[in-house]
Amino acid sequence: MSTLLAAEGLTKTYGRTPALRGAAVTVAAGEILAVTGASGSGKSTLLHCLSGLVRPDAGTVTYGQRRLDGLDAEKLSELRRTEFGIVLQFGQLVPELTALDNVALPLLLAGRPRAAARAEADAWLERYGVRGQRKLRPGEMSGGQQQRVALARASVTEPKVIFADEPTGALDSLATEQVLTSLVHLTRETRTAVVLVTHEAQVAAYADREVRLHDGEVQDASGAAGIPAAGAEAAL
Ligand SMILES: Nc1ncnc2c1ncn2[C@@H]1O[C@H](COP(=O)(O)OP(=O)(O)OP(=O)(O)O)[C@@H](O)[C@H]1O
Repeated sequence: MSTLLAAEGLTKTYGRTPALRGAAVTVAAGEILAVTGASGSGKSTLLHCLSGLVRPDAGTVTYGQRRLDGLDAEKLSELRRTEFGIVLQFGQLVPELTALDNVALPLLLAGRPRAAARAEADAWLERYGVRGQRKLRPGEMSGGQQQRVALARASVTEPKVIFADEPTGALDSLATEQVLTSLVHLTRETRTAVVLVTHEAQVAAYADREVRLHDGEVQDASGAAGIPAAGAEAAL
C-alpha cells in the first residue's frame, strides 16, 4: 500500500514533560491505524502532530509530497479543511448550530449548495446512528451523541485522512460497534485512512495495524490487530 502520511523523529516537550521522544509512524491510504498506549504515553500529542494541529519541536511529518513544517498557517489550515477530518476528545461542535448544520458546515464552507449539503449531512448522521438528534444543538445531546455528530462532520467531506482521538470513549459497546463499522465502510469505499487513538482493545481490533506508544516512543508496531477490519465488515 502506498504511504500517505509519514512521520519521523517526532519530539515534543511541554515545559519539562516529554510527550513524544523520537516517534516514527507511517499511514497508508485506506488503512485504519490504531494508536494505543497507557495514559500519558503521547497518543494525543502524536495525533496532534500528525494532523498539523501542533508543531513538533523536532522531526518531520510528510503528507503526500508535502512537509507540514514547510507550510505556513494558512496553507496548513487549508490542508486540514480539505484533506483531513479531525475529531478531538472535547467539544469541537459549534454550540449554536443543530447537529445537521454542524455536519453540513464543512460542505457549505467548500461551496456546496445548502440543500445538497444538508442531504449529505443527514445521510452521515444516519450512518453513525444519530439522525434522530439532527435538530438538537450540542448542549442538548449526550457526550456519546456529540461524538458521533463530530465523526459525521469529519466524514462528510470524504477526506483523505480522518484523525480521531478516542472517538468512541463515551459510547456503549453496541454504539461503538456501529460507529466503527461505519468508519470501516468509509475507508473501504473511499480509501480514507483513519488514525484512531484508543486505549480500548475492542476498538483497536477494528484497525488494520496498531502502533503502541510507551513514554513518547513507538514500542511496538504490529500487523493486523485482532479482528481485521475486513472481517468486521463481513460480520455485518
Ligand atoms: N498542552 C499540554 N501542556 C502540558 N503538558 C501536556 C500537554 N499535552 C500533553 N501534555 C503532557 O504530555 C504527556 C503526553 O500526553 P498525551 O495527552 O499526548 O498522552 P495520551 O497518551 O494521549 O494520554 P491519555 O490517554 O491520558 O489521553 C503527558 O505527560 C501530558 O501530561
